[in-house]
Amino acid sequence: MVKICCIGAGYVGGPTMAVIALKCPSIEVAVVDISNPRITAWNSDQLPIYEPGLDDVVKQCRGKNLFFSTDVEKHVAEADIVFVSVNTPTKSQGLGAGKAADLTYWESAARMIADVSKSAKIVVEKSTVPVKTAEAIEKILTHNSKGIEFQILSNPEFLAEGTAIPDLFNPDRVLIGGRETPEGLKAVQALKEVYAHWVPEEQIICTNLWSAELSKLAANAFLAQRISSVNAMSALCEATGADVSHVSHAVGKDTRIGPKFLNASVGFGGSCFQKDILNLVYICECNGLPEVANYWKQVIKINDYQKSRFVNRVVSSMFNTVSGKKIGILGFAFKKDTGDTRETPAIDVCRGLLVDRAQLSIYDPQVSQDQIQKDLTMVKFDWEHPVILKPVSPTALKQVTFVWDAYEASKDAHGICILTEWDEFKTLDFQRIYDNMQKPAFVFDGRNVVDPKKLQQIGFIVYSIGKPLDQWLKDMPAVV
Ligand SMILES: NC(=O)c1ccc[n+]([C@@H]2O[C@H](COP(=O)([O-])OP(=O)(O)OC[C@H]3O[C@@H](n4cnc5c(N)ncnc54)[C@H](O)[C@@H]3O)[C@@H](O)[C@H]2O)c1
Ligand SMILES: O=c1ccn([C@@H]2O[C@H](COP(=O)(O)OP(=O)(O)O[C@H]3O[C@H](CO)[C@@H](O)[C@H](O)[C@H]3O)[C@@H](O)[C@H]2O)c(=O)[nH]1
Repeated sequence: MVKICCIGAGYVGGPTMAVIALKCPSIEVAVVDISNPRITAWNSDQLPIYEPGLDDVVKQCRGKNLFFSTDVEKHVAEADIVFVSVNTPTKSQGLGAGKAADLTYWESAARMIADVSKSAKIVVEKSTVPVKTAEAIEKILTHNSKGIEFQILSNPEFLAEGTAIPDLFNPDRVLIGGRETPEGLKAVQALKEVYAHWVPEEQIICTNLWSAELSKLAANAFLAQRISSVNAMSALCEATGADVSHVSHAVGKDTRIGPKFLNASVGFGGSCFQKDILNLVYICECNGLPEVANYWKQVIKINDYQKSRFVNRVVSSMFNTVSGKKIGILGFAFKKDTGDTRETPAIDVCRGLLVDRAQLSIYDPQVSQDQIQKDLTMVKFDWEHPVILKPVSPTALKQVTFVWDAYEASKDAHGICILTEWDEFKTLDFQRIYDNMQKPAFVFDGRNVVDPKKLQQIGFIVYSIGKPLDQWLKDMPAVV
């Protein structure tokens, strides 16, 4: 029986391995992690991540051919194929701080693989890494290998959170990069056979290591660039009276452009886009390509601009002050159907409002109070971040309450901000919300989930990203 071990039981390692186990009953899959609480949760009824459909998949194979364990060394030693799916955050200190990928976790995993291995292994980069990381990993493995043969493959993951299970069941493509030597090609074939259990052969792309590594960074940069492009247009739409959803629709009808990923928003979040683009920027700089680096940097600058612009709209439309005013925050996760808050635009928007001394009442169906408190006060390396979006002091948390209901969050509030597109926000009883709010009552829709006309009829003053401005907002221009 082929044995797979995956180091890192996170958002990628957990779901990816669960799907491999489900689709390949003849393969034994062990997912290992140094975090005890994470592994305990994977072995319980309360999985450590919220992902639609994941419970079902895990229940079908856990204990049969899918195992979660903290015994990292044992499972690595026994495996034929070792996936490395550890976190690769942005470096916060030292050379490349604020841009380069921090490969500390990766390097320690590679050294451990070299230490405990007694048989030949295929080592698969699942984490998103800078181009040429495989070369560094190869060096660590071969210098410490005691003659054991390792083949390194790059197999970046393209799943999106919230749709991880359908994405894994039905991927647009699986990408495998390897050395173009007979041993390298054999390893590529072995991994291809795993995916071929359920992915059509023509969707499995095999290439060299560097192309696979760079394709992952390129794909995320292209996706984020689309959002920054449509968000840049949203500002122009507001200035001219155009409607960004009509513009997106018209633009997306061009088959060369396509309709997906053109939704204007308060900004993109998530653990990947900003981190991977900063990493790309750093790689360009290191390769003497400042013009290319600056081109991609602009994608992040527009994202920061979009978040600042949103905060400024809220404050300026409420007579230029939100001091002491209750504002309901609907949604904190970086997108719907996940409890993940990494780089969520809600962090920056809430921080901006707290600096202006607002009283926030936050509701998200999947994010805990604990997590939100951590996010708002966390000091992170700030990459040329606008001053208003910097971390708040722990005392500012006194201005924040956490509630388990959108109606509670908006009760007695002067305004509400919709920051995540949870489906339940589309069907709220806005008449009831309006009746319980201070007047004038404002809705700031950062995700274009509400119908502005219907809400205006109720009596709300509505701001929707990239939509023709309410007369009230036209009279209260926001400065960025
Ligand atoms: N989150 C996504 O949607 C997504 C999608 C595609 C690719 N990626 C990439 O995949 C990688 C993992 O992302 P994630 O979101 O799953 O991260 P995560 O933080 O959720 O999980 C990483 C896990 O690795 C564990 N870990 C770290 N060092 C370890 C070690 N030496 N031994 C054992 N366990 C160790 C951590 O405890 C953690 O549980 C990143 O490089 C990310 O860029 C993420
Ligand atoms: O039209 C759009 C689409 C997305 N977003 C926002 O963009 C962010 C990222 O969304 P999404 O890409 O759906 O989720 P992620 O889980 O971050 O997935 C991205 O990052 C992963 C990690 O690298 C990749 O594997 C995926 O392919 C890539 O889509 C979220 O805040 C979304 O709200 C928009 O504002 N407008």
